[in-house]
Amino acid sequence: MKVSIIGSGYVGTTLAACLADLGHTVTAIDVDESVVDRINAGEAPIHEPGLADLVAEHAGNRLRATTDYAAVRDTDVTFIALPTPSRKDGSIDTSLVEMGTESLGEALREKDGEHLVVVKSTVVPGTTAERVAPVLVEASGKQLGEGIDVAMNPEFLREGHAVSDFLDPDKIVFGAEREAAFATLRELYRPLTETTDTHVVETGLNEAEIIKYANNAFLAAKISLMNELGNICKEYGIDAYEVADAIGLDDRIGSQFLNSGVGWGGSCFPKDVAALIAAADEVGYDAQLLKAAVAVNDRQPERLLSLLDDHGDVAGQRVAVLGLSFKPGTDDIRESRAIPVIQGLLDRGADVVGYDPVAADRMRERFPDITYADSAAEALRDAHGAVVVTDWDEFAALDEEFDTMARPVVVDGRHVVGRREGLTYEGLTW
Ligand SMILES: NC(=O)c1ccc[n+]([C@@H]2O[C@H](COP(=O)([O-])OP(=O)(O)OC[C@H]3O[C@@H](n4cnc5c(N)ncnc54)[C@H](O)[C@@H]3O)[C@@H](O)[C@H]2O)c1
Ligand SMILES: O=c1ccn([C@@H]2O[C@H](COP(=O)(O)OP(=O)(O)O[C@H]3O[C@H](CO)[C@@H](O)[C@H](O)[C@H]3O)[C@@H](O)[C@H]2O)c(=O)[nH]1
Repeated sequence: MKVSIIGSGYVGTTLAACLADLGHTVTAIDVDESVVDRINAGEAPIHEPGLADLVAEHAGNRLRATTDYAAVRDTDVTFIALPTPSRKDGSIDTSLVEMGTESLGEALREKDGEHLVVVKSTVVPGTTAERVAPVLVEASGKQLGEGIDVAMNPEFLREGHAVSDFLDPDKIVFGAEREAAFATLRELYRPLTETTDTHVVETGLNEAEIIKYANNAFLAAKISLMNELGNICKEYGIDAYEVADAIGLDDRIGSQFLNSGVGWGGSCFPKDVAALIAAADEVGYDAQLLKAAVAVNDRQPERLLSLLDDHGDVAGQRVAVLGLSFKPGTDDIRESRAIPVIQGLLDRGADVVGYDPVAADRMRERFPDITYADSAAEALRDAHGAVVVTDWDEFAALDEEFDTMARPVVVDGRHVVGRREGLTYEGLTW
């Protein structure tokens, strides 16, 4: 099929490269010329394992990029993969999605034949039907079900595993109102559904929208619950990881997402939980448990720092922050727990030195005045303490590097560093 994708960020580029890999002809549309140029040059505009290879393989062949919305006219399906950022009150800002839809609709005015518009962005219930569809109808001059239609297909990929998650998902969710839209989506995903045992869920637009939020809210709340249990364990001197291993054996609980520590960050969990709380508020429901999940998450960075405080004042002292990205495998620092951790150390007057294998440049934009080391060893040298914020594998291999610290104290927020003689080691929940 011929597919166009509006927005070439984490989701859009992954979708574009993977659909091209599945045999479709894909046009990526983005307002950022540098993103378009990179894709056309066969480079991935973001750091994501396996993505660069796919873009390099298909660019100039089944994959091309442009800033020109007119390109949608030569395609059968358009995905909208535009950002839906948080407003101050937590609710989502759909203005980029609406602007993109308007440009898309105007371009489709001159198209003959059927066209399906699929919302890939994460949006609260009612957005596709009540915001996207009316803008599309108005801008295109066409009626739903008569030449144009809308569908909702939420994305569940994790950063750092985007390509493998997309090509081998647990489930694919199609939300639509008319059979023709479902048929197009089935056809589009057929190369994937025929070769994997993924489940396909076919449902309504609102249901597809909330399934995405329910998924993320459940996972975020699961981590917060484990963090709450972990904090209690720590007070009793109990290792929460031993407890997690045991409860994870219960199939009803499951062993995944039980890693307690400094909490959840990233571009999705914080934004999506806040959006669901705000959406619930809007319809008169007070989402107490979700609010508590956020409160527990917000508390973890300060708990980490208070464990460091227990070993002495850090004012005027060099302190290493190991890991800056919100999780390993990505250079994304959005809502990274490293941000409140660095801020907390600066508030204490510490001389902060950060290290991350890939995310330092991005953190430099946020905190230009702290020091950035080229290696964990360099960050640890002469430090009067270190905190671990991201579970990069290389931190597990650290050993003699701790001997170079002025005061060898490590507070581990991710259960990754090994205990060793001569090192004062504190686990956040163990
Ligand atoms: N990042 C993830 O892991 C992830 C996973 C699932 C769902 N989502 C959701 O997918 C959506 C997109 O997220 P993302 O992380 O890919 O965003 P992103 O910020 O990485 O990328 C968005 C892209 O859209 C482009 N853009 C902005 N306005 C445009 C316009 N009017 N026309 C064309 N291009 C435009 C930007 O230049 C950018 O390249 C969000 O709703 C997000 O919540 C994200
Ligand atoms: O046991 C765990 C698992 C994760 N995390 C943290 O939780 C955050 C999110 O991790 P992860 O879910 O792996 O990353 P994302 O790329 O943000 O993916 C989530 O958000 C995406 C965007 O909506 C969804 O598509 C994915 O399904 C969903 O897992 C990170 O800060 C992790 O460090 C923990 O603290 N403990």
